[in-house]
Amino acid sequence: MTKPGLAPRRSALWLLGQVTGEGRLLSELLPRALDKLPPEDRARAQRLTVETLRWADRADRVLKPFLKKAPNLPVRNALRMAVVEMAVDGAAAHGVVDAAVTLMGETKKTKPAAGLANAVLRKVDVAAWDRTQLPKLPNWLRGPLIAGYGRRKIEAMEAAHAAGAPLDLTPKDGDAAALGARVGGVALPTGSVRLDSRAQVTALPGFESGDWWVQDAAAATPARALAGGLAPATGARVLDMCAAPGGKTMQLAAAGAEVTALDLSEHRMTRVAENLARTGLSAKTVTADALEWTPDAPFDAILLDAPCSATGTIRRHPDLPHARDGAEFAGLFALQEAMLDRAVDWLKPGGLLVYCTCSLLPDEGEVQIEEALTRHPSLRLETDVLRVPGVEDGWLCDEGLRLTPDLWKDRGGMDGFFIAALRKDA
Ligand SMILES: C[S@@+](CC[C@H](N)C(=O)[O-])C[C@H]1O[C@@H](n2cnc3c(N)ncnc32)[C@H](O)[C@@H]1O
Repeated sequence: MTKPGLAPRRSALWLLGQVTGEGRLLSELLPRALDKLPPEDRARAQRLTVETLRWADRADRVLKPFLKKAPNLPVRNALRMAVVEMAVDGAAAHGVVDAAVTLMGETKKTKPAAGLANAVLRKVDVAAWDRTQLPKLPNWLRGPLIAGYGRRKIEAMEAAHAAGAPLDLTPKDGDAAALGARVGGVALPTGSVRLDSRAQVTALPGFESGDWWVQDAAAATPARALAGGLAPATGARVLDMCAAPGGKTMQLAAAGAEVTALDLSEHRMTRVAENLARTGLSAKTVTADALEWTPDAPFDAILLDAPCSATGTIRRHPDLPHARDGAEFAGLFALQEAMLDRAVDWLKPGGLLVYCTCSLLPDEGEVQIEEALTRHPSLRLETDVLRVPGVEDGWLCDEGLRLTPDLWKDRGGMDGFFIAALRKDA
């Protein structure tokens, strides 16, 4: 029989190897990678993986004085995980060390270092954890972000990444106060409801009946702005150009728009269909490449939530900086540009375009809009559309709305997003 607690740690180590060694994202790996584990172990494996990735940089610093040379990646991951278990979870050292050494004995790459791990983990100064600096972003991302925002702002974002993310819900009927009271959450100024991240989503009242959906407060802002800018949204023909898994489609449909939800990914489009079915909302769904598809008629409004680096979501996806290296940036910038050009073509004269990305990189936000305005003289910025309730003036920039994870620090932060509203000449 295997020792208790070994199975989730084994799975977590495998996941850590996939992310840090193979560049795979947890969103691709989960939940399939853990489906052989019972639910409790699955949750533990996932939490261990996520927290080890979030704190890896700090764990490395705590370990460094005890290591003569950098160990190979599988060994480093095992050591990191053990340190995080002791320092973050407060787990007893003997159990953690025992488990780490047993697991390291199981694979060729880690077995030779099992003795070293035993010695290091027994000596490591867990009390140094709190005195060690917060995890920094990797240089490939930190560099361009410091160039865009300055060092102090990036340090504030890194602190927000370390703090993690709460759970936000969007109420279908728009009544955040009522939903907050029902689920035991807090109504946010922008109309979302915030709960502790440990809340179990499917057990919350109103899940089965589809009275709300999970959506970060920042991610809920673009569709809220678009619906407000339509006035009235009822019956307006709206294209959600990159729709899956459908958070913004549901917002637009709930506002009364006639929504066409388009996305390239067949797999992700099934999530849109499931979400619409659960919430009882309707939209026309189209699985197609936005660069090849042609609509029957132009739209009153288009929401373009373009594929991007997703660097605004690191606080909830700490695997991202470990799995990526920035090599994909140039391709994403080009795709965003091509999609913006398509969207402008498909808009009626006088139509409204809301462009957004969950990215912190100005190249995927402010710069895209500056360049789109140069390429399309028919477009005008319509900043007033972005002044939805709860949005603070300080968040507005020349090209739109710049949201960063360090905002709302005392409320638990928000995802990083860029949002712009553009009107096509009538
Ligand atoms: C940021 S996500 C969209 C999130 C979604 N708007 C929501 O709020 O739930 C970007 C989406 O773009 C889709 N995508 C990527 N390339 C595409 C293309 N060429 N045409 C259409 N959709 C594409 C991806 O499949 C992904 O679902």
